[in-house]
Amino acid sequence: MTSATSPTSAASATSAASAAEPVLDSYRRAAIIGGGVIGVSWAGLFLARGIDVVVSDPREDIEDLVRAGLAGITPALAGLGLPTGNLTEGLSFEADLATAVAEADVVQENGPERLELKREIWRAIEEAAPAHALLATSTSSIPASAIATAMRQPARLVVGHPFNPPHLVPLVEIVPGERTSEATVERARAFYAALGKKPQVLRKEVPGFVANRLQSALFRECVHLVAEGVVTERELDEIVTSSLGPRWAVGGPFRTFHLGGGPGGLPHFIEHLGRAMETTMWPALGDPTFDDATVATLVEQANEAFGTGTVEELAAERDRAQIALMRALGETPDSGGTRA
Ligand SMILES: NC(=O)C1=CN([C@@H]2O[C@H](COP(=O)(O)OP(=O)(O)OC[C@H]3O[C@@H](n4cnc5c(N)ncnc54)[C@H](O)[C@@H]3O)[C@@H](O)[C@H]2O)C=CC1
Ligand SMILES: O=C(O)[C@@H](O)C(=O)[C@H](O)[C@@H](O)CO
Repeated sequence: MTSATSPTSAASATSAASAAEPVLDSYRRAAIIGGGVIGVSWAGLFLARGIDVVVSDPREDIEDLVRAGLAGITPALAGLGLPTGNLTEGLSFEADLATAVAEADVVQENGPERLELKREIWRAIEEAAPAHALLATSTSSIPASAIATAMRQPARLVVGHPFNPPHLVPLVEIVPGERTSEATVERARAFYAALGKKPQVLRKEVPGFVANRLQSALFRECVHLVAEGVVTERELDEIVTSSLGPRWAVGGPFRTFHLGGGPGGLPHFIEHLGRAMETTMWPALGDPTFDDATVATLVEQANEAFGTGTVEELAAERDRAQIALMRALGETPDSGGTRA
């Protein structure tokens, strides 16, 4: 299925694509280490951008899993205006990590979120990857400084943390480790931007980076409110998608509260509402744990709320809505990044 694009959006897609070409010309082959949820999504985006992909993963059924996953996201890639005919022509599989990275121009690692395993994987990648290859980890929270302790050249490793699914959600948090070189950071920024992503380079390395820390803070209160019986999961999700979701899709928390302060802007907001937030709301926030009772409640309500469809069906529904929103905001590659 290919998406219908208007002449103007096709023209802007061409202009955006041509701007990306010089950068992506240096990336003919990517090694995807770990072909799970994130690895498949990165693989689909890389392939749709004309980069050959070799997937390395010890699972015996990885080829079937990855090919099925790519088939599932092909409509979303087409919906973004990306070419998907013969998408898997440049796809290959190589269980041996050293062989997989030997001719890679970029290595995107998506292995399990376990520090010792990532250290082991990166020691092996560094030994076998070409000296020019861009080396990035998708880790959700582990600082590159912690992973690179076993590397001979820690200057080469950078966090390129995507938001699930990477083929759709624009953000990539680029988080340099203490010894990551500025050249590596700039190469990563240019690479992800050329893919049509929205890279943000963090100024300081903190565990969990920024987006996940924000998401974790909000999710902790979500868990608290459901565990306390204030709302169900379905009700909480509807509250978020009919308030914070659409609001923060067009303006972040600070812009939102600056406008909430009216003519007085953020200074007025802080005096008028911020201090009350500090003295009454913040101390009242929950401190839940994933104890057995809480987990049982969360799982039971997730089954009630989301159990009717398969994960694949729910993901396809998510992708369709996400693309419609991104297109409305001028965030799709074929809109040429027209967002203000
Ligand atoms: N799932 C999510 O929402 C997001 C996850 N991430 C990060 O991406 C990374 C991957 O996460 P997921 O794709 O969700 O995990 P996943 O569990 O879906 O996939 C991990 C894959 O790594 C493979 N693997 C295990 N040992 C390996 C090895 N030695 N070499 C190569 N592959 C190996 C597994 O077979 C599996 O296919 C993690 O670091 C995670 O924190 C980042 C953003 C979002
Ligand atoms: O939410 C996302 O897609 C990412 O920010 C993640 O890293 C994962 O969801 C998970 O690790 C949240 O901590």
